[in-house]
Amino acid sequence: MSAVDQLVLSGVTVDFDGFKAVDGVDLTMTQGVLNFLIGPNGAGKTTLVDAVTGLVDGTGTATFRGADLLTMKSHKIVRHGVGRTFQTATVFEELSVLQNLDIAGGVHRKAWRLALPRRGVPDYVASALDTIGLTHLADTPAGYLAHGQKQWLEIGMLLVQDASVMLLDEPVAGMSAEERDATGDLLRRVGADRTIVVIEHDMDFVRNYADHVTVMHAGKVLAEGTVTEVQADPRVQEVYLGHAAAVATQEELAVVGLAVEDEEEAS
Ligand SMILES: Nc1ncnc2c1ncn2[C@@H]1O[C@H](COP(=O)(O)OP(=O)(O)OP(=O)(O)O)[C@@H](O)[C@H]1O
Repeated sequence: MSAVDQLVLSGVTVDFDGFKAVDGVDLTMTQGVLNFLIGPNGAGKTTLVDAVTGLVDGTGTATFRGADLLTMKSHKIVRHGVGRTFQTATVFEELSVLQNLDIAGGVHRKAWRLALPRRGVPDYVASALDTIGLTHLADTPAGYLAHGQKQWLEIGMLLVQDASVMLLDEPVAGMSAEERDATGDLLRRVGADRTIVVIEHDMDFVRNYADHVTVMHAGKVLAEGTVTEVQADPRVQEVYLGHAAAVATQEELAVVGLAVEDEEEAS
């Protein structure tokens, strides 16, 4: 049996002209565990993922399978098995589902082979189509897909890239309840043999699917543990309470047990 993979961040810092959007983050994310990254707006969650995937410069180390991702260019990071999605789906709308997957899979093919006509659907693409539940829509232009289906296609694109680490930025934003459940089930399926990190504000989703939660605030890790553990942490409650004065929703407050509408109604 092969060893369990881990993505290990140590002292990761991103400095934008003196402003530390990410400030000395130490974090270990383990294969087979659904890791969630939460925290108020501006906490540094996306910037942390940007650093790990080579989109912004960071200091410290982010080690995966013996390599420090912070020293690598973004295309090398993809080849090293680390993939991500963005808050807004980035599929090619005019190309079919199958073509999107085929292009994403090209990351591991030599350039001259990309130009060759492909015969049939390669097994790994068929398998990804099946996993994301879009086999019946393989020839449909991605632009015609429902919102949730586009997000699943993006996850499929990471599957065909053979991403062993998947960093997903708010994958269920704007989804229906059914789509959110289907996404959670999909993440459980693909997460067993991968390292998954989900940035999420949807606290119902976090409660239902998170195995391990890291709370970020002002660029730092404020707390980590199970949902129950972080909910019980007074520092987490304080951050969300302070944030409540500005923009926190009842949903966000609920994660730390601060959705008070029931008590108010009762009194
Ligand atoms: N390129 C940049 N230059 C300067 N500041 C930036 C840059 N990108 C992000 N920031 C700032 O860094 C901080 C962290 O932003 P980030 O988007 O990482 O937070 P977040 O936790 O992902 O928030 P959200 O939940 O709203 O997506 C914010 O104050 C943001 O304004």
